[in-house]
Amino acid sequence: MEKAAVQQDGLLIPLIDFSKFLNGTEAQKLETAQAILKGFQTAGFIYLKNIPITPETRAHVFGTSAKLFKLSQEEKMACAWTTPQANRGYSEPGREKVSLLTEADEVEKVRAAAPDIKESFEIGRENEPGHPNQWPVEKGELVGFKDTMTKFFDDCNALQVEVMRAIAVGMGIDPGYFDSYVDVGDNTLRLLHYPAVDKKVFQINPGQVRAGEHSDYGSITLLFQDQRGGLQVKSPNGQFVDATPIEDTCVVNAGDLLMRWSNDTIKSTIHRVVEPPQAEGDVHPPRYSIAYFCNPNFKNFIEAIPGTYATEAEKKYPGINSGEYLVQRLTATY
Ligand SMILES: O=C(O)CCC(=O)C(=O)O
Ligand SMILES: [Fe+2]
Repeated sequence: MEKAAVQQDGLLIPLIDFSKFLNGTEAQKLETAQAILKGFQTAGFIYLKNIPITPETRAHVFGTSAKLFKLSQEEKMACAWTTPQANRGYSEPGREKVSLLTEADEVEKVRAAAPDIKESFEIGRENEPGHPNQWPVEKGELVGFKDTMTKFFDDCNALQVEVMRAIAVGMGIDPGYFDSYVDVGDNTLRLLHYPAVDKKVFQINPGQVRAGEHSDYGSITLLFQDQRGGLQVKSPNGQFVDATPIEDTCVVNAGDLLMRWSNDTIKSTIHRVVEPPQAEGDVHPPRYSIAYFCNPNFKNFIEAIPGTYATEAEKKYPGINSGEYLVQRLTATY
């Protein structure tokens, strides 16, 4: 069987070779699909290796993301995030650069607010009526940005369709059961930048994190992290456990709507990003990650998946429209 990517405090996150689902024998396909489903049912998280997104593509997309975040604040704010319905554009860090952190009242503000130290840029499906993407002006280093990101969006979309097929195979239902629920691509590509930050910030406020604890909202999230570390997943015993980066793997986690859809047989597990301990220097270096949040088609009605309940009375939730569910959740956070 596969190795564990993470095994600590009752949390076992499997490391799964996805090429065996895509290109393996029937027996390998089934075994891989079952391992994927089991990972979602127990940890809520899996790591996939040998996915169709190449290391070269991944490096190129990370490089392009870094170029975006190097733009001036003014240029980034020209693409500002607007509404939960659109869910596209740039979100600025919760506070000013920490190099300004000299005045006592500034320090006090940090202590009081402890905002996440991160900035992000969200990209949705192209051609969604009424919700254009907030593309930055393509000049200098940013030439090709839209092309790179829309291609990556489509690559991730193709991958998530396959992961949903694996879940269906694991459940023993029609392998294409989810296809008509996930074919529109109502997903969000989120570029994340956790800027370099003075160590003092973390000393002043021991509760300071990079991204506060949360669960994701949708069906599944594909998460690409760099080698910095900091992602932590809550174990069944309530401890946060490091989900250490493994090169060229993609972390995949189930979201709240998939948990609901699966009648709570799949887990949407709480996670966060902290600053990993570091001995050298006064400054924590930056971290980059890319999350691809997948949702069932916004127009679809989501009711318990066949096989996740024996009788009507065992259905834990009423059906809900996917798009309405997501907008409700986003409205509560922004
Ligand atoms: O940056 C990361 O590694 C995780 C980000 C995350 O969990 C999120 O944006 O939902
Ligand atoms: Fe998340």
